[in-house]
Amino acid sequence: MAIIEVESLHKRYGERVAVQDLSFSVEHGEIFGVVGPNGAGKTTTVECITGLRTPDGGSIRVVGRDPQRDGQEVRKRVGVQLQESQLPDRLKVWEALDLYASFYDEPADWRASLDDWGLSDLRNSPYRTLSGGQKQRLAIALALVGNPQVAVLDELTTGLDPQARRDTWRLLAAIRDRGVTILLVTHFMEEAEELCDRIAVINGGRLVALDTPAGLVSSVQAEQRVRFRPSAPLPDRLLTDLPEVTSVTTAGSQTVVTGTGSLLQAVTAVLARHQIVAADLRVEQASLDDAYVALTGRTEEK
Ligand SMILES: Nc1ncnc2c1ncn2[C@@H]1O[C@H](COP(=O)(O)OP(=O)(O)OP(=O)(O)O)[C@@H](O)[C@H]1O
Repeated sequence: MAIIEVESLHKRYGERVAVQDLSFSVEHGEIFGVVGPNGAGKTTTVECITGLRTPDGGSIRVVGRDPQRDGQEVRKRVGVQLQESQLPDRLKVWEALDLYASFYDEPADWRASLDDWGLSDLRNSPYRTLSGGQKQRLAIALALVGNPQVAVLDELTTGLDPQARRDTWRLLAAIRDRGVTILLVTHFMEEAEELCDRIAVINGGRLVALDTPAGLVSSVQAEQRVRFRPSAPLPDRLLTDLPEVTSVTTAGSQTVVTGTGSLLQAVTAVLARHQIVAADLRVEQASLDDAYVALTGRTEEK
């Protein structure tokens, strides 16, 4: 069942078209990723979904309601963590959580979320004294304190160190397992690949692809690479004759074979036939990064 439905969304700022004819739906209980280069229209889209911006055209339904007409109902069911959340400087961490919890009919126990998000030791710290990563964690905790059906998280882990980012992934997967639908905007392909059930790729305000991470990867004709150091000289021809192989290069003692299909099996079968041992054998498959670059023409952060 779709919990978010976006149909033919259009949004412009003056002359600048931010989103054009964008349609997708998010199923109940999935982590749905939105990726795309800077300025692609991701934030505009999630702001329209959460009722913070008024679309110029198209229709949006969130938990069956129109975020413009039924804003209050939507806000009760949707937790939002947007880029650059700001809170009053002197507000303490526990006060922020207590305040946000008071907006909802059935909030989560914010004391437990202090633990979940590693904020227990900071409960009495004023907002202004928090580091970027700590502010980020508080923003996520605030987005979830209302026990929402849907959580909208925009650039969730930007500014977090690698360990905190992985901790956040684990918590998000646990939140999804509790039945919360998550709409996640991210620039990190590793994060999208690890967490998302499906991913929408947006470029220039339009949807350019929508699939599972594996589906996106297999949709691009990316080549595989097999690298190894052969134990004896290996004439290129033995490999270039294989239908799976597109090129063979040698750099120092290392041979790099690129190709498609069952490349690894084909190469290792030839090596075995000639009693050559492949040391330091590595296979590089196409990744979500490759798919993203093919779909948008850009590279992203790692
Ligand atoms: N308030 C605004 N006024 C004018 N133009 C805006 C405004 N907000 C966004 N834009 C423009 O709309 C387009 C889409 O911006 P948006 O912030 O939705 O992109 P994004 O994909 O979220 O980018 P990023 O990855 O940098 O956050 C951009 O060209 C941006 O410059």
